[in-house]
Amino acid sequence: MNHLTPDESSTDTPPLRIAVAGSSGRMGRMLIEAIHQTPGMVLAGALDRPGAPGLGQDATQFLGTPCGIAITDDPVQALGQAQVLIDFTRPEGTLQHLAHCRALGVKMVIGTTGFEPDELARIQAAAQQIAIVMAPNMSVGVNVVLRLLDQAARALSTGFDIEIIEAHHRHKVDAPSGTALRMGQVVADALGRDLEECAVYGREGITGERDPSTIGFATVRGGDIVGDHTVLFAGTGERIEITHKSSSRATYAQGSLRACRFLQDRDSGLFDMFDVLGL
Ligand SMILES: NC(=O)C1=CN([C@@H]2O[C@H](COP(=O)(O)OP(=O)(O)OC[C@H]3O[C@@H](n4cnc5c(N)ncnc54)[C@H](OP(=O)(O)O)[C@@H]3O)[C@@H](O)[C@H]2O)C=CC1
Ligand SMILES: O=C(O)C1=N[C@H](C(=O)O)C[C@H](O)C1
Repeated sequence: MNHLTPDESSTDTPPLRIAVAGSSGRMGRMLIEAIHQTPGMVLAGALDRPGAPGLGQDATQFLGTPCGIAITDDPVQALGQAQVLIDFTRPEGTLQHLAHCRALGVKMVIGTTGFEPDELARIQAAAQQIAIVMAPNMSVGVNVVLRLLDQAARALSTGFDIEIIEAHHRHKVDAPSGTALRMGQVVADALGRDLEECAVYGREGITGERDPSTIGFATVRGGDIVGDHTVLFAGTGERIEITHKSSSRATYAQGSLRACRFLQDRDSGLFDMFDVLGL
């Protein structure tokens, strides 16, 4: 069983104590399972929002092996023993948790997407006091793709129309996905374009011919699609598609745990998965 035990001080390196926000969510459960199964890490707190159905239950009960950590809606209780909070919730929840982490000196791994610019500025400000890893996608594969996109966009800077297509499950609440937006940002930066000016989010009616300076986004929602992203470079006589498909949320959880390890040696600063993965 992977929980805080009295004899943990007898090991050479004490386990990394991690709390999880959104404990009953899709990612929350995946993260709790990953922590529970990872040597050198221990679940130190499980947070969910007031009224969440799982409050008071043992956080790993759903795995069949209770860990002695009950899911709570009290951030101070959930964070009291934690070194890092992993947060995959909603922007408003993450910002509330950020304030508690800042006050308590708890580091953060933020996977939540859908922030407004002023909300991102609040995270940046907090990172002057606590170390934070934040990325719209924690998978190794997507972060490698982001690097490939920079290269591809530079090489295909003229004569190619760029469209970003993403597909996710029916429960996703934000669009386009954080990953698609980051892909757009990488491509826009590589081409010296301002994404705010050149992004086109969906089309209908008499749109006129395509403006070659635009970057288009298309969103698909349905079923249990974990997360697919394609960047299409459409030229004359040929087209290139760079695609990433997630078939399991475990990759996001594993990336998040790598981010927790990375934070062990940092006291402040805002980092992303390029920093964590050394890309
Ligand atoms: N960076 C990455 O690699 C990835 C990022 N994500 C992002 O993570 C986030 C969560 O995704 P997912 O797990 O699928 O979502 P879920 O809806 O399954 O889980 C979200 C959890 O957060 C809770 N929550 C909702 N609102 C609040 C709030 N205001 N305060 C505190 N807790 C809240 C939910 O509680 P309740 O159910 O009661 O509403 C739930 O427990 C999304 O933004 C998604 O885009 C997802 C996968 C990978
Ligand atoms: O909500 C999801 O599920 C996902 N969200 C992230 C995003 O918005 O990019 C990452 C991944 O695609 C899954």
